[in-house]
Amino acid sequence: MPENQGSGDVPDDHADAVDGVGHVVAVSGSVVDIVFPAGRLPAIENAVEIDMDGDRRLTIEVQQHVDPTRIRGVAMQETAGLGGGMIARDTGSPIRVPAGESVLGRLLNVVGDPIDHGPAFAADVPRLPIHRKAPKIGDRTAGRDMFLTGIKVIDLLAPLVKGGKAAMFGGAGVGKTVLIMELIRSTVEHHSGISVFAGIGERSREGHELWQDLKRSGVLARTALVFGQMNEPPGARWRVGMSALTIAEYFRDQLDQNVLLLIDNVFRFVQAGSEVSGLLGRLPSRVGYQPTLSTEIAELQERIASVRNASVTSIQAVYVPADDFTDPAVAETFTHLDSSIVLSRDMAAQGLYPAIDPLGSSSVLLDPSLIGAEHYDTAEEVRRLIEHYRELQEIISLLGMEELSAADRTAVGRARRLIRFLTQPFAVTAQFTGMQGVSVSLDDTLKDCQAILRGDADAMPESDLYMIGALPDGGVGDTVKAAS
Ligand SMILES: Nc1ncnc2c1ncn2[C@@H]1O[C@H](COP(=O)(O)OP(=O)(O)OP(=O)(O)O)[C@@H](O)[C@H]1O
Repeated sequence: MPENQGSGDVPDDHADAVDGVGHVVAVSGSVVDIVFPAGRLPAIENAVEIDMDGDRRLTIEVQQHVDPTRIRGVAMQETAGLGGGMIARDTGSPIRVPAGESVLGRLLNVVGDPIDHGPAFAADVPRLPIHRKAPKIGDRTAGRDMFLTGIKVIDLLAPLVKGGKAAMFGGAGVGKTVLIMELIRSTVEHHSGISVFAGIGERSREGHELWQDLKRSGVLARTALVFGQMNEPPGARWRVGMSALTIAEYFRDQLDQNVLLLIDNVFRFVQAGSEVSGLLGRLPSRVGYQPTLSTEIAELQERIASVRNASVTSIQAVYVPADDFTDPAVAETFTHLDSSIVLSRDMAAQGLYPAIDPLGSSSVLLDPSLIGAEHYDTAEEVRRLIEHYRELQEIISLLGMEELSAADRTAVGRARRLIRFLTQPFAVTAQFTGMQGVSVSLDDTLKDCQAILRGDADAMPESDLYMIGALPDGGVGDTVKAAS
């Protein structure tokens, strides 16, 4: 028993507090104050549990030591029904989530409880704390191989790195979720390892659709899903990424498995952190964000790392508030990535899906010594031509095409054909577009882009290049013949 129990430091009504057991003294929304015996406060980031009515259990993560007997924490679940005097137990560790084979095919929440109406996890399932250190710099490996997606514009201009981090950036409604779902469809099925999906702060309906989708396509048995969606309190949205990451790390570190980690949406993690910071009364810094913005993003991103025996390839969606790419949360996320895929509202408005900006998107792999001269040169030429077209667009809108030189007119025609060729029908949108999804090999993408750059498709109507897979061989051949 603590020596100072019942002393002036501990309020009389908590005189019965024992080591590791405290009492709730204040509840304000998601923020909960709990008094413990002096000198026995749970450590920062420890999980404190409170048994509620029925079998409901509330988990509070300790954020502050307010004074020697009082902690302030953030609830991972709704605090309705929580009142002063209720007993809280320090678990002696951060939130621990189940890991290993048993979580495959399952849908979990931030604290690792199943939310798929399936059975509870057995007591012998390994559990790991969600707060862990990133692998040491010396233990990390930098991937240099391409992670092919079958999506022309990505594989050509912003190739993903096997064992690297990629993100899709975009404002509201430009196609982030559609793209990440398509990537799940195209990569999870071909990926031999394990997939972990973190649903952060997005619509829960989309999450459940994904679950059904994975089940139908037979890959659910190799996938774990962890959700803290928009209807959940900020604490859950803030920590659920860590929970998913911990599961991914277990497969990487204990089972030497390659993991594909998908996160939708990483901006919601930052936003939840900002809400928590506000609830705790911390003064905001840049544009209303929490003062700890960079460290919070780094803590999550640096843990997403590949090590010698196994890789973690991550694909993230990043919401860009008000289409402002200078937003600190967005700008900070950019710095951690190997591939950045930028979605453009302008292209989405023109129906050029996937609305990936060929000039704004980039990858560390775009280096001739890594992907070879042919791929590099084709990508550069495609970019140059589209850039030139964008420069000419102003002149065209002011003076019309007639004022352009013959060479520029040809360039405009080819750029417009390339831009259309880089659209692609997706399997996940087949239901509402009525177009079958297609996957295109990198070889075909390169060959076809080179053909368009050379002018082989000059006589083809632009619309024939829109929403197709590879160029129809006969089509270009015939066109070339017709033109000659
Ligand atoms: N590749 C695509 N092909 C056809 N239509 C698309 C495509 N991508 C997006 N769309 C259209 O744009 C809409 C919005 O896409 P999506 O929900 O992916 O956007 P988002 O960026 O995730 O939006 P939010 O930020 O609101 O979640 C889709 O419902 C669809 O109509």
